[in-house]
Amino acid sequence: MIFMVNEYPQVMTIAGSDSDGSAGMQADLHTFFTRKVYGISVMTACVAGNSYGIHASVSLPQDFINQEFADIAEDFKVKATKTGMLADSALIKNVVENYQKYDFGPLIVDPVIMTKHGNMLLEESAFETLRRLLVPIATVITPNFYESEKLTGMKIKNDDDLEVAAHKLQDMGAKNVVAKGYHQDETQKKVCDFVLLESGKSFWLSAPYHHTTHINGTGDSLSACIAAEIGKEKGIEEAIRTAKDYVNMAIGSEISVGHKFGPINHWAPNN
Ligand SMILES: Nc1ncnc2c1ncn2[C@@H]1O[C@H](COP(=O)(O)OP(=O)(O)OP(=O)(O)O)[C@@H](O)[C@H]1O
Ligand SMILES: Cc1ncc(COP(=O)(O)O)c(N)n1
Repeated sequence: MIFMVNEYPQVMTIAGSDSDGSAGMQADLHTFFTRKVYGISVMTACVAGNSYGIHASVSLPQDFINQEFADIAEDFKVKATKTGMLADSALIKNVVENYQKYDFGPLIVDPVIMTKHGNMLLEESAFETLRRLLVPIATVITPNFYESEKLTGMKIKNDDDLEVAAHKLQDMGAKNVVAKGYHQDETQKKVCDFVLLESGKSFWLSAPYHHTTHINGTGDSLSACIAAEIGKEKGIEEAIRTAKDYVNMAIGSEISVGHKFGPINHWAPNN
């Protein structure tokens, strides 16, 4: 009998756990699994919640996080890494130090500040640390509308402003920017994200607006999918386009989980 050894790229998420499984590290790992990469995780914080909202959160001790990084570096070959919830300034500094100490591949930064239901996942005092330490080392940064405003200090009122914000983020050091567009207006027909690549090339990614309450973890899954594709050695532009299609298909197909705001369907893009 011939025993087959399968190779899957190893991709890492540095993020918070969300107990309801719809967002945070769980959404990243669902995405890694369905994109056929092996998911490795550095857990930074734990959030207790369900489809009604978040009810408590704790950060993990720095020494424990250091040990997670050391154990992963000792044993694995990480091809790409993404960040999610980093909770506070000390944690951002710790993550940046560890990322720079080891070889964990290109870095996709999802600059998580607040959930789409209004819960803060990053202390306000840490915004400056995010700007100063994490944005400059991002291979790709994927801010949502609100995060683009907070990181650039701009008030974004229209598409032109979003383009200016993306250029500002690139000036701050992020190589490639996916500035996600506004999607809180029930009457809108499309959701459009602006992409600015390291080469200077830019374009809009547009998809139909889905009227659904199952949109938890959209941003986590988009950035995780970009990391997965880069881990498979796809080019940055292809990785971003694949991720947008992946998330769009996952939002467009509901699964019955929870009673209020549910997860996207990570299986849908593979059907
Ligand atoms: N209702 C929707 N219909 C279609 N596309 C959507 C919808 N909501 C979000 N998206 C898309 O999902 C992707 C993730 O964007 P989003 O702005 O939701 O990220 P986020 O706010 O960071 O997410 P998270 O809440 O997980 O942190 C984007 O490409 C966005 O256009
Ligand atoms: C640990 C963690 N990280 C990120 C999110 C973003 O979630 P949402 O999709 O609800 O905005 C979350 N709810 N929990």
